[in-house]
Amino acid sequence: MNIKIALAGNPNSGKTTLFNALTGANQFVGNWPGVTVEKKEGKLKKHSDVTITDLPGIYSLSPYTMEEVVARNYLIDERPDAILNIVDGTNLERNLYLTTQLCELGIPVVIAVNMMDVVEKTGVRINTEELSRQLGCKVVSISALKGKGVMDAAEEAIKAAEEKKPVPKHPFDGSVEHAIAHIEEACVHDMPEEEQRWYAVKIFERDDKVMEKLNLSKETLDHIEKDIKAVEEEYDDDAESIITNERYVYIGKIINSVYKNKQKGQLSTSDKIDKIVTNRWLGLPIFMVVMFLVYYISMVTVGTAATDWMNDGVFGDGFHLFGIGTAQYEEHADAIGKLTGAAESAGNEDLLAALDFESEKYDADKAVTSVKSFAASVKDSDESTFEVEDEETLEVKNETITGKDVKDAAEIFVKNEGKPDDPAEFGVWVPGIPVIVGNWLEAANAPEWLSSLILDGIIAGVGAVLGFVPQMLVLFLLLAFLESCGYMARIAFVLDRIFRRFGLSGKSFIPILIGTGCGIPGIMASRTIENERDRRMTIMTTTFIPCGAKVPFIAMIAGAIFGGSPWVATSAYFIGMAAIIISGIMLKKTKPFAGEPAPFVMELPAYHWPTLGNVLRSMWERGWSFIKKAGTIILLSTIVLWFLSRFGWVDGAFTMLGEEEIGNSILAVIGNGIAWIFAPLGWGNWQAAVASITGLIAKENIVGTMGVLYGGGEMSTWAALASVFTGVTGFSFLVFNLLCAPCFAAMGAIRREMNSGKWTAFAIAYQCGFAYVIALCINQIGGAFTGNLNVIGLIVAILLIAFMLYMLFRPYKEANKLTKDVKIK
Ligand SMILES: Nc1nc2c(ncn2[C@@H]2O[C@H](COP(=O)(O)OP(=O)(O)OP(=O)(O)O)[C@@H](O)[C@H]2O)c(=O)[nH]1
Ligand SMILES: [Mg+2]
Repeated sequence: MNIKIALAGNPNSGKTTLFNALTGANQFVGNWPGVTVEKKEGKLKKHSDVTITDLPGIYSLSPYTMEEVVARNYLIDERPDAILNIVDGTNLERNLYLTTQLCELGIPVVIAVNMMDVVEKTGVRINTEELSRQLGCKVVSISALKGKGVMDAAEEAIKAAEEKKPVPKHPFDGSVEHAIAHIEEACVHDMPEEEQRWYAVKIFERDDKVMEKLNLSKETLDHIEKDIKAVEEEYDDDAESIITNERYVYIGKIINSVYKNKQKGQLSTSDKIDKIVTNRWLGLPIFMVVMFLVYYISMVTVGTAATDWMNDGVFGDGFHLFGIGTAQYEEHADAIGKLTGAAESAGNEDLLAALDFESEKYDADKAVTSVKSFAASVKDSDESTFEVEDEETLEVKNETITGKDVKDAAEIFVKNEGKPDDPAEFGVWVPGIPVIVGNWLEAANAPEWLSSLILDGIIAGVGAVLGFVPQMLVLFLLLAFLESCGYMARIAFVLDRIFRRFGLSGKSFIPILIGTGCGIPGIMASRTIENERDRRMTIMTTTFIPCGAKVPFIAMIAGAIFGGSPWVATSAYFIGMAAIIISGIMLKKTKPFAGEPAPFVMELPAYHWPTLGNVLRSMWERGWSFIKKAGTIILLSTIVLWFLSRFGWVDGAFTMLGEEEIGNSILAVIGNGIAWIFAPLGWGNWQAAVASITGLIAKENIVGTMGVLYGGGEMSTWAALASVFTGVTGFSFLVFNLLCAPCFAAMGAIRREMNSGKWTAFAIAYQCGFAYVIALCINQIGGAFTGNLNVIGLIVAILLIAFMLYMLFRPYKEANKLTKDVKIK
């Protein structure tokens, strides 16, 4: 027999954790409500006939948000064989509210009281036997995180499903029961008996969706309306509130007999931490410090080292295994540089000949002897000046060293026995992928176009993207830690005070936060926002924040044009946030977005140490989806790009082009055709225009495209970039690509969530327009300050800013009263 078991419970009660434990799946878990927004199915371990469904968290069966609708429809329409109701033991009273409703569905229910590990630590005792007796269904205490009791809970649920015994109903107050009995009689008596009660209660509450579904006749409605009115008069309250109250009274009674708190009145550790972290004045500064640390660690320190290794080692010439020998080699190479420089400046041809490592006849002993005698011939106070070229920027500088420096260099060279200038001499040298593949292609006598496709197209493009994976993994790891320890939920709370001012809910922070990994789940996470207007606004603005895919090109601009300053990446996040805020304020004052503010309802989960597994899983999930994209979409588009850039017209004939002839390529033609659009932004060259287009396929492509378009020539990509962009135009390029329409996949997500072509078009047009305006202002105003004044451009920029300021500050009538009440007590 096939058994369907649904996991239902309040948000953040641990359903997905339990689901993962029961099915061995790897669903995303986060310590804040609203992580799961769609139902997920899996087979129970060792029971291939038992299907477990993980549902989004719900507070009640009266849906207010989209994911609550998902959960309710599943329970009512698909009717699982049993419900495993996950109850957060640290929040028993609130969680039982849903339980009372689930018990009315006529489906067997088993209750799993979760988080028992935390409950025990706080000195609370929950008497599960008594709870089971009072509710009339099985109660199991578990810790989904620690894996304790999870199988027992599943087995109880299977048993309950097999027995098919629904939970005995708990009675409401006399006159309410009376009215419900009438309703059952009048409206639902032809339904299966166990389903009647839930529908009757819902009709009593005048639930529109249920009334609509049952399609009751006008007569019946009038008839029952009389009963409901009578009860409402008696209680002097509306029907929905009467039922809510009744439930809480019932729960209150249960709690009294099953819940014992030894440390009543004391502040828990979580409360103590919250006193500081969510403090009115300290909350925001703490948040900023934490965020800066996260990006400093991931982008600057650890991240940069790892990225250098990927870019210069794995996807470059190669690297020393475990880094052994690197320092020694660098010292040696530096000494050789100084010796050659000094020899050049002294015109010592013999020494230069002896140090010719390229020569077949290089003789280490002879080189050592020459170096020794040269060192003996200089005086400590001698000075020699020679030219050196910086490998990264190709900048040529004069360097002056003293005779003492020459002697030190000679000592190092002699100590290293005159080894040639070759890293492989100093440790186990692992060649980089391009080197290995290049040798292999050469050995196989591959045709030129194939080598070019593989080396310059695929490996260069995909390598440029994958090079940023280590950096991103570090970032995701830190974010996952903050999420699962509970701090992220506090941020939403702290930010709500601010977000509220510009028309977003603090809950918008969660989509934005998830959006730092990838915009697509970020856009989907907006489903937790009850208010339609807030939700649309969040969908439109979430992708302003730099997602994982935008990190590489931000890092590239920072490195190539701004000398790797950590402020560039940090500023990208602040600009993303500012764009969201400014858009929020401006849009809120337009008709489609005006309206009453929605109430903020979010519980703050208790802090806890995340498990390593959860943190790693979340890091891996985000990282892997990035790598997968690099392997598919990006691979495909680099091939297309390679073709477009390596083929074109020379003297009217269509042929394959050499690296230097890229200006004749098909891509150049396309880029040239549209580059004028971007001229006011300061980067009207075809390469940058093309990179922005390929960025729409996937933002990672911007780096790959730049690598193909600027790399491969005399200069490194970065050096080429530094020569094309100034600080101002580079920043304008960065901001435009940060804020303009996201990748096609994310546009698809916007379409799905907006559920309207018109809104989708509006969102994308708004994003592109906004990006264009901001980038234009940056370029024109920045240009005016750096000696590139363009009078017309400056006037346009000032007018645009004036318009935005007007939109920001124009007065408008704001409803400042909540007209809808908070539904959760
Ligand atoms: N200490 C402790 N933490 C737990 C336990 N079970 C789950 N958690 C944590 O509670 C948080 C929420 O877990 P999820 O499984 O995402 O909760 P959910 O019910 O699926 O939440 P939504 O999808 O938002 O409805 C995570 O940080 C879990 O690590 C438990 O037994 N003990
Ligand atoms: Mg979940």
